[in-house]
Formats: sequence, structure tokens, C-alpha cells
Amino acid sequence: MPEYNTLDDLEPGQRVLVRVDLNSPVEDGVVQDNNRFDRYAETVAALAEDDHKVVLMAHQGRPGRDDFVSLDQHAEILEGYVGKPIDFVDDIYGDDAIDAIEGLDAGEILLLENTRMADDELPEKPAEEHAESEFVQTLAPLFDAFVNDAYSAAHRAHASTVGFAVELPTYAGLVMDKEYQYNTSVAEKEFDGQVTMLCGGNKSEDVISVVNNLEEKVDTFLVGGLPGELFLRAEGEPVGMDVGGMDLLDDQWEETKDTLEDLVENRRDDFELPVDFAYEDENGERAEISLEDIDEKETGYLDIGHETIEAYEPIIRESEAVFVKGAVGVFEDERFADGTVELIEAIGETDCFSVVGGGDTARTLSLYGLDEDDYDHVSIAGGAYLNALTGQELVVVDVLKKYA
Ligand SMILES: Nc1ncnc2c1ncn2[C@@H]1O[C@H](COP(=O)(O)OP(=O)(O)OP(=O)(O)O)[C@@H](O)[C@H]1O
Ligand SMILES: O=C(O)[C@H](O)COP(=O)(O)O
Repeated sequence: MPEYNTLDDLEPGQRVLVRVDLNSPVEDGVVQDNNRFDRYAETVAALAEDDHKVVLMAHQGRPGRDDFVSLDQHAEILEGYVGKPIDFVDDIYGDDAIDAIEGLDAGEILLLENTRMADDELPEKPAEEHAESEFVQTLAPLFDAFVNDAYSAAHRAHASTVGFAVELPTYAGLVMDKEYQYNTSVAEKEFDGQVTMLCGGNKSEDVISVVNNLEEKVDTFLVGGLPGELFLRAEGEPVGMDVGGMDLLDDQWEETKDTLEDLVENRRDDFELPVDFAYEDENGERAEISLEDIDEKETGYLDIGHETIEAYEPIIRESEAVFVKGAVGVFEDERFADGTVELIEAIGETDCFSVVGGGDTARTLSLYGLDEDDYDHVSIAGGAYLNALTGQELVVVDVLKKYA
């Protein structure tokens, strides 16, 4: 039994403030649909069905980034999944928000503006300090209960994720409960056979964290994406540096080179690294180059090549369990999706125990028509999934338990 309250404990017909996580990729200002909407629709529909007045809070991007946009498009996308109107107000705790909240009837749903547009939201602080903020003090009296369903933001101690638990009776939502139970049980699971982790993405620190923390659990790490190049750079190969206006690798290299060099020197048998790469040629087509033919990096590498895919695939097929954290290429571009799609597809074809995680990576399934049912669990979380797998605490879950 969880040590926090769930929706089973919530009496129907209340004024409920709900924190969800609809943080999504944004391309040219357009919010991209992804499986977070689909998952949260279940919680939102269940609450509306129970005659609650449902007010949703969520964040998008971070101040200063291109993906820091309003939630108006999110309301429209979510409405499509919930099948009921979702009102949007471009305010968080000002007069317009208060009027919209007070105007709701039972079973109606309202989405507030991007919580990160409020000054009080972002500093990481203990729940009790966030509870003192104007944000929390203004909104909390308008509600009977707080539901926290934002599992993928459960590693962030922000006003909207931890502050309201101090002021209101607090419940874990359906997504929070399921993801927490599942990812925690996975961290504790024992396997007899080979355990493999496919990792990539654009943050080498994430991959270093799994390689360091899951040494006992994972036999082989199959590395791709930007971390794949950085591990090779640590071995002295001529890849893993920024070229042609790219600004992704050199800073990460400076921050992580000592650890990467230590890993390739002392734990080289634990991971497999790319032997070829895909890049965009002068005609805009996918082309591939073998690592041994690279004397000097001249272009950005956007996927692992097919030799690498062929080397990684049999390791996946003979595994008893496979975990995924991060894409091995820029899968959002069809030309550079082969590595990520073919390897995740191979995982789905075997009967191994499998978990696909990473907020972006999980999107591969819907983009390329892979069936979620072929995997034991598809997590919509990135950082929080990583924390759970590596046994680190999730501040939001601690708060849910403390204020249960
Ligand atoms: N070679 C590459 N060059 C540039 N970007 C890459 C490369 N390989 C993968 N990526 C990008 O990495 C991103 C996935 O990154 P990351 O691993 O951080 O995400 P995640 O684990 O799915 O989720 P989260 O961001 O929630 O932690 C994808 O958007 C993909 O395009
Ligand atoms: O998408 C995510 O991983 C979560 O929403 C957390 O977002 P953040 O890394 O910007 O805090």
C-alpha cells in the first residue's frame, strides 16, 4: 500500500486543484502532441466524472528558452483526449484566474497559465517555504483538495509541485501513483539473465548517472546520441566536439571529461560504443561514415549508423531485461530515426522485460507507430524516471507522504 493518499480517498464533488505535467516539445512555436496528454486525460476525465470542479496547473519550458510558451495550445490538445471542454485562462493567481475558478460548475475543467510565468514558482525551496508564497496563499483558500499528478516533475521542489501540500489535503493522481509504483518496483527487481540499458539523448550527465548508479544491476550499456560521441572522445577518437556552429558537445565535455576518461579506462567492458554515424550530406540525405574512416570531425552526427545498430541489436535480443533512457539519434527527423526506432522496435519484438523512459524518447512510440503494449512500461518521465531507477529520492513523493 502506498504511504500517501490516492484518488480512491478523495470524496466526490469538491473544488480540486490539480498539478499535471504537460511540458512538451515546441517546434516553431507549435506545441507537439505527445503521450503526456493521453495519460493525463485519464486523471482529468475521472475527476470531472466525479463532479469535481477541476482546475489544472502545469508548466512549459523555462524562462529564456524557445519552448517557454503559453498553455493555450495545451488546453486544446488535452480537450481532444478528455472529450470535454477545457477552458483556458491566461493568468495564474490574479483576478482573471480567481474569477474563472469561482465561475466553475461541478464537472467543469479549467487550465491556468504556465506556472513558470509566476515569479514565486521556480526557486527550488522546501514545501513549507513555498507554502508562504503569494501564489500558494492566494490560490489555496479557493480549493478543498490538491491532487499532484506531475510524476515527471516530481524531482522539482517548485511552488506548484510542493507548496500546496502544506495548505490542502493532498492526493496522488493516477499517473503519479502508477509511475511511482512501477518505477520503484523496477528499481528493486532482480533478474537472472543479462540486463541491458540503451542510453543516449543529449545529456551526458544523465548517462554517467546511470552508468555509475546501475553498475550492479545493468550488465551492458549500449550508448548512442551525444553521450556516445563523448565517450569516444574520452577514448581519444576524433569525434565528440562541436563543428559547424553546433553548440552542444564542448561544454558538456569540459564538465564531464574526467568522469568519462575514468569510465573508459576502468569500466570499458561494461559499455558498447558506436562504430559508425549518420549525418546529413550535401543533398540533404542521410549518409553514414565508419568511425575508422573519420580523421577529423567535419559535420554533426545525428544518429548511430547501421553497423552500430547491427552490433547492438543481438545484445538486445539475448537480454532478459532492457531499459531505455534517451534516444540514440535525432529521432524527431525521420532521416535520423533509424537507430532509435529499430532498436526500440527490437526490444518490443522480444519477450524481455522492458521499460522505455524519457519524456522525449517515449514519443518515439507514437511518432513511428510502435505499440505501447509491446513494452512492460512506458514512462512519460525523464529526470524523475532516472532518479527512481538510480534509487534517488523524489522530493514530491516525500512531500505527498509527509502530508498524507
Ligand atoms: N546525435 C544527436 N545530436 C543531437 N541531438 C540528439 C542526438 N541524439 C539524440 N538527440 C536528442 O536527444 C533528445 C532526447 O534527449 P534526452 O535523453 O535528454 O531526453 P529524454 O531522456 O527522452 O527525456 P527528458 O528530456 O525528459 O530527460 C532527443 O530530442 C534527440 O533529438
Ligand atoms: O519534461 C520534463 O522532464 C519535466 O517536465 C521537467 O522539466 P524541467 O526539466 O524543465 O524541470
